Amino acid sequence: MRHAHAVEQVRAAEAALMARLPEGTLMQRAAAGLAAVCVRLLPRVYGSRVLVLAGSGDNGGDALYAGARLARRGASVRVVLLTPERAHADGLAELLAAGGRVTADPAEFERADLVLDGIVGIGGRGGLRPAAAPYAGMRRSGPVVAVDVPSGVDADTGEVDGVALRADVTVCFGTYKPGLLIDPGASYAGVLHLVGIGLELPPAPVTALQEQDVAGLLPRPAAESDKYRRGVVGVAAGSARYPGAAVLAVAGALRGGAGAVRYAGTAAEEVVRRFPEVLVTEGTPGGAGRVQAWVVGPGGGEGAGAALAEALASDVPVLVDADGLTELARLGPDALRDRTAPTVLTPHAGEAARLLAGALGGPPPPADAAAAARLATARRLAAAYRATVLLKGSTTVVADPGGGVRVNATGTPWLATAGSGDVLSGLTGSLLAAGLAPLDAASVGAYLHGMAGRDAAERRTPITAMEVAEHVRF
Ligand SMILES: NC(=O)C1=CN([C@@H]2O[C@H](COP(=O)(O)OP(=O)(O)OC[C@H]3O[C@@H](n4cnc5c(N)ncnc54)[C@H](OP(=O)(O)O)[C@@H]3O)[C@@H](O)[C@H]2O)[C@@H](O)CC1
Ligand SMILES: Nc1ncnc2c1ncn2[C@@H]1O[C@H](COP(=O)(O)OP(=O)(O)O)[C@@H](O)[C@H]1O
Ligand SMILES: [K+]
Repeated sequence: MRHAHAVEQVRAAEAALMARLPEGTLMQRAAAGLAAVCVRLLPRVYGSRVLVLAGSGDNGGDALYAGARLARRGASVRVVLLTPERAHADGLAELLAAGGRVTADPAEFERADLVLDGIVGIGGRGGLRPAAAPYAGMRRSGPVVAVDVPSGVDADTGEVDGVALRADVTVCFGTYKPGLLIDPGASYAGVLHLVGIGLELPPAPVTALQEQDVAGLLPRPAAESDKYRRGVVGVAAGSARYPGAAVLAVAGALRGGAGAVRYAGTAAEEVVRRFPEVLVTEGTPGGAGRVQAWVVGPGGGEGAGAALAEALASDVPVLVDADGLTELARLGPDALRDRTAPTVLTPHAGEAARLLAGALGGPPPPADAAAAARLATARRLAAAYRATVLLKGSTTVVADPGGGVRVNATGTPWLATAGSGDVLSGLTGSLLAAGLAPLDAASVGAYLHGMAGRDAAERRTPITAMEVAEHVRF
């Protein structure tokens, strides 16, 4: 599991640790870890050109001390001081003593074999300031290493106000920061290296499942399993206009580990022709028989409202997607008030904007704004609807009404293809039916879906939604 802590938590842990250690210890630990990563990135340190971009805070201090370490190993180190009159004095003195030189020549950015971005870290506020902003637009071929956070990325949210430096590698200290795991910030961070500095941290508010975490959560049949004990997932999707959405949601549901899939809706014939193993009825969820979770809404068209109402009236977990979300946005959070079992909502940014408007009144905010502030959007929706919210996109953010957040980055932009969301909702519903808790089902679903997209894209691009379903594997 990757754990990401809020800046406030990092500051508190830092203060507690610093009180017990000689001054400067933490910064030296950070600088040593940072320099070690740079050494691995350079073909050879001796004779290489390194440019340090140093802001006026401790982030600049880390970069200056790391620069000094590289200079002592024979690198030619230049430093641009973004605020010369307020540079980190001790760090600068150490770099100069090691042979580093101050420069004001922006052309060094391109010339250097490696650039260290120490402009601003967790102390950043607002967009990059004018002295720093031009570096965000400059291109170079060698690596840019961000110190703790790419400058310009909000460490807590991943939001970028204006421009940010694009890093190939980010070396972060003590813990991951949410902004390194969530787009747009994550896309500026490159490969992440975590350097331990001894912080004692509380439970992380934001986590990201890794392969072994997912393996531990996947529902696998045991010796005593039968199809009912493995869970039955109900899919109420598709319509005369969009029968394909039913087929795709069922394809996802068949791959999520439930023992059986029931389908209820007007596309019953199409579904059973493609998947003879599915139990189908042309009716609505209310008359479809017992299931352990419902998936409602993909391609639901005009029928989505009735299917949604019947599924929500059940006492099992319900996943609402697509046309079901449009209907829910119209009804607002009151529609979920009497539910006794969990509800999972899987909006893309546009649907999220409509759901927000449904909860808070007023016109929907632009979908772009909902995507740019994805952590805040997912959290607000989870709180307003008291549901687990899986916000789709380049990083998927899953927010629980209890406050927990999981992020997932296993996807590929090739997943932005019609119908791939239908596969995800079927897959995640199947995990719910198999007994996973909503936060686990949604984050494991996003993980598997993303991996399936990548695997499919490795074989052939572009990929289709059905290929995504076919590539899901435990
Ligand atoms: N916490 C830990 O455990 C450890 C933390 N460590 C390190 O300390 C870093 C945090 O250092 P920090 O607190 O000094 O803040 P930092 O990120 O340097 O920024 C403040 C400076 O930036 C400026 N500035 C602000 N916004 C800006 C903008 N948009 N664009 C441009 N400039 C902007 C701001 O200026 P001011 O507002 O004062 O005018 C101020 O001078 C952390 O990321 C890690 O690297 C490690 O050494 C070891 C353990
Ligand atoms: N740029 C991207 N990078 C990674 N995954 C993406 C990207 N864009 C979309 N996706 C994923 O593709 C799927 C698209 O779902 P959705 O928007 O509901 O499509 P549809 O409604 O056509 O099925 C989601 O799982 C989403 O997270
Ligand atoms: K930085």
